[in-house]
Amino acid sequence: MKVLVTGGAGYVGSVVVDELIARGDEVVVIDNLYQGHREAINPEAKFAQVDLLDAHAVAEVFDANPGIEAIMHFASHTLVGESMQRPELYLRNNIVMGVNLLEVAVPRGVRKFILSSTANLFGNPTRVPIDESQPLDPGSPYGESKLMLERILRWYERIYDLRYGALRYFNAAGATERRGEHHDPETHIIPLVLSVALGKRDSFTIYGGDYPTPDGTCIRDYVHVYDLAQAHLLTLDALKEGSRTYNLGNGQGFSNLQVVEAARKVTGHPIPTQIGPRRPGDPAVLVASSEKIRSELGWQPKYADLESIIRSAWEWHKSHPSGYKED
Ligand SMILES: NC(=O)c1ccc[n+]([C@@H]2O[C@H](COP(=O)([O-])OP(=O)(O)OC[C@H]3O[C@@H](n4cnc5c(N)ncnc54)[C@H](O)[C@@H]3O)[C@@H](O)[C@H]2O)c1
Ligand SMILES: O=c1ccn([C@@H]2O[C@H](COP(=O)(O)OP(=O)(O)O[C@H]3O[C@H](CO)[C@H](O)[C@H](O)[C@H]3O)[C@@H](O)[C@H]2O)c(=O)[nH]1
Repeated sequence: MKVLVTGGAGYVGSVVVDELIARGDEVVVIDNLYQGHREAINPEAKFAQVDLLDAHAVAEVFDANPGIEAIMHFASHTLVGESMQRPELYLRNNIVMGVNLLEVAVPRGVRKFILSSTANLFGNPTRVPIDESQPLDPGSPYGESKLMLERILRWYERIYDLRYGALRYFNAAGATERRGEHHDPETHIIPLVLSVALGKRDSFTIYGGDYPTPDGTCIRDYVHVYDLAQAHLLTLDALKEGSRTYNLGNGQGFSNLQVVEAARKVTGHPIPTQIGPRRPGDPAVLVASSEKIRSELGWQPKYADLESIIRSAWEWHKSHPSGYKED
């Protein structure tokens, strides 16, 4: 199958591109390298450095690559905290990127679409673990932009018979041998904690120690990027039977203090840590129920425990101390 992957130079997208190519699919990547890295793109993929806000340029990519059957849409502004400071980036850009893509792709015959959605759709949930039936009440403009895209996909399904998968990841983490997490600036907990162990930062600050959780710090559900990639492949194959929406996590929550503790074990470094103020937009607890994709598609995460997820990230950061940049 020929698949267009937007954001294929980014963290999750680059791993999915590798897995698609490994199983014999043909891949075209669109990325404007706003956060992604050219070095992260599998050399067997075709690459177009294009901004999805530019519909004309997106159309040119389709016209130069006839026969694209499916889209996996990773490209996005992705930060909950930033979206509380700069909502317009999210409420405009994320939505326009998705709409441009649909307006170009659907008239050219694409009928399969997978969206990277998010746990942030659930805001501050009242029940955990969170399954797909829980109320949607986004916790930030970022989450709102993803909910709007999910709803837009529903209309495209009704009107154009587009089959879509909405995959609501909880916290993507870990690395494969070839690909790891490198954002600039980095804001995610695991790479930041590991950068202290690598000697690149002196200490780590936890945002908030007064949440209603056992140790007062936020709880998240970490899911390995390799396992996310497998969920994408399974979902893509299942779209012929209809659209689907899945929550993707391991079903186990870890507090920010527990993440630091696990990283201390993996790295053998003391990782000095202090508690700072809360970060606006952060829900206290997010833990997924992924029973639906497990039972419907047989998804079985390979990395179910936090230490093995952090260990894989640690291996990558040790071998790429400056990420994708040359040292
Ligand atoms: N990382 C997580 O924990 C997590 C959790 C839930 C959902 N998600 C979603 O998964 C997707 C991938 O996340 P990630 O962590 O890999 O992010 P990332 O920032 O590493 O990758 C996103 C990619 O999109 C590209 N991009 C951004 N704006 C673009 C534009 N206008 N045109 C073309 N390309 C553009 C960036 O250059 C980058 O390579 C995102 O949609 C994100 O919202 C991520
Ligand atoms: O320096 C830091 C950075 C993060 N954290 C904490 O670590 C936890 C995880 O934060 P991340 O920034 O690593 O990830 P988020 O939970 O904010 O967000 C991730 O998961 C979300 C879904 O829940 C989104 O989809 C988003 O794209 C993705 O980045 C949060 O409690 C956050 O407050 C800190 O304490 N200190």
